[in-house]
Amino acid sequence: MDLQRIYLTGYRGTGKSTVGKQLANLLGTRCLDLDRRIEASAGKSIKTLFDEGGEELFRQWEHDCLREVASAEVETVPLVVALGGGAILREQNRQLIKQSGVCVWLQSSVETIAQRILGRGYARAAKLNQPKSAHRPALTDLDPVQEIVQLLKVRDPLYDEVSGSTARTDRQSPRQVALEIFAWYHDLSTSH
Ligand SMILES: Nc1ncnc2c1ncn2[C@@H]1O[C@H](COP(=O)(O)OP(=O)(O)O)[C@@H](O)[C@H]1O
Ligand SMILES: O=C(O)C1=C[C@@H](OP(=O)(O)O)[C@@H](O)[C@H](O)C1
Ligand SMILES: [Mg+2]
Repeated sequence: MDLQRIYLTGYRGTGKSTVGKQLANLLGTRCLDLDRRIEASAGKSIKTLFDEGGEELFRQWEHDCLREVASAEVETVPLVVALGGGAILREQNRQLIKQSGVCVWLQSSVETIAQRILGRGYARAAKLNQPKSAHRPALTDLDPVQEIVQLLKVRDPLYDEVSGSTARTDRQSPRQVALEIFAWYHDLSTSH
């Protein structure tokens, strides 16, 4: 088991980026947000990558950046890596995650996810089929809430495959979630 990296996985809006920063603070290390790394490497926003080459172009950048992160030397152990919600879709990515670190699956209810990624008026936005936040391009032609329900069905087994632990993020603050993961990682590293 490689304890050098702690990956955070889970659907959009479950709090990977937010919890990742807090967890790295607790550990006195760094959080690398894979989406931000992709934008820096491509020199374009995620939205622009989707607009120019569709999801496929974005997934290729995501794979290339993950491969780099999984093989680069970690300066301060453990490196926290906040993945994007779809980084587990490719089999090769799941292998990279499993081989180069430990992974925690952040989970929230559909309602909480919808509120976080669509905003408080999500029911109305869903009815009007309005586009999501500029940072999170639509992934299907479904209405936004149905998209979450449908993609969770496909993705849940994949999040499960790569993860050694889970943490709920709809009943506790990001700091509490980070503390829970910190304690889990501490136990894991003292027993290995
Ligand atoms: N545990 C939490 N409790 C309440 N709000 C949260 C929690 N975690 C994240 N959020 C909020 O949810 C939104 C999405 O969080 P983010 O970290 O970007 O999720 P992800 O990276 O998984 O898409 C942000 O507005 C963030 O402040
Ligand atoms: O679920 C997905 O397919 C995606 C999630 C996003 O990251 P967050 O999960 O951090 O929002 C980002 O990688 C991209 O918009 C695709
Ligand atoms: Mg994120």
